[in-house]
Amino acid sequence: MHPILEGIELVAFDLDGTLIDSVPDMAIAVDAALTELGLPAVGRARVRDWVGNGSLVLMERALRFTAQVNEGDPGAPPAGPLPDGLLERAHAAFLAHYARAPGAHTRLYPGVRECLDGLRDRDLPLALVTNKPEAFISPLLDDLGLADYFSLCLGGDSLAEKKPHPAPLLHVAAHFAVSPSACLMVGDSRHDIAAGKAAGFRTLAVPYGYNHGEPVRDSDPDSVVESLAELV
Ligand SMILES: O=C(O)COP(=O)(O)O
Ligand SMILES: [Mg+2]
Repeated sequence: MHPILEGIELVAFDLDGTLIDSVPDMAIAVDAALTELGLPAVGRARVRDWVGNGSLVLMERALRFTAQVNEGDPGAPPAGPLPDGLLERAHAAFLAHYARAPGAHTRLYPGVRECLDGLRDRDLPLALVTNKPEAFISPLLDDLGLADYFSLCLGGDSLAEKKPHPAPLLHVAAHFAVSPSACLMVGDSRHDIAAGKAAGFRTLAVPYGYNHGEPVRDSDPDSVVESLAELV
């Protein structure tokens, strides 16, 4: 057992970039939404750096990027409001495209199932706290065979606040009546580590996911593992 689990009574996992490599399907949906609006596609590598604050912010980043491309000045700061209604239309288009097949090209990272099995064998309650819209959680967990592991799942729109706000993590701790100091947050991005610290959780990072192109170690998690299998 990894030393970070000492005294831990509840583990909360991030989803995108931690348990599942979901950017291939998100990028397909982003590009389909942009194309529908007559805008240029952006591709998987860029989408990878924009994931982390939920689908609305993802589409806002994509729109601001394409606006810069259209103006022919990729170095220009993303200034000013977007045209009226554009973000709402782009977001609705993204949700519709993503809903068609959110798990088609999405895969579990190595070590995830061993980790979840090992924690379940120890009778640790497991929760999922993602910034992804809640509607996509069940279809993805079903597709990937993860549906039975989590006693509570929260999406980015489940509560009034999302990560890096501590509210979703505090909600999970309260739901299971576990003190935050006996909870562990596992994630791939600075938003997970910031939320975990603000909630008083212990924090564990994985370095292989999405963190806006920055090393997640910069957020000073309590520990880092290359594979979640190391936890158990
Ligand atoms: O969808 C996102 O923006 C991020 O999702 P995550 O919180 O599961 O990493
Ligand atoms: Mg993540």
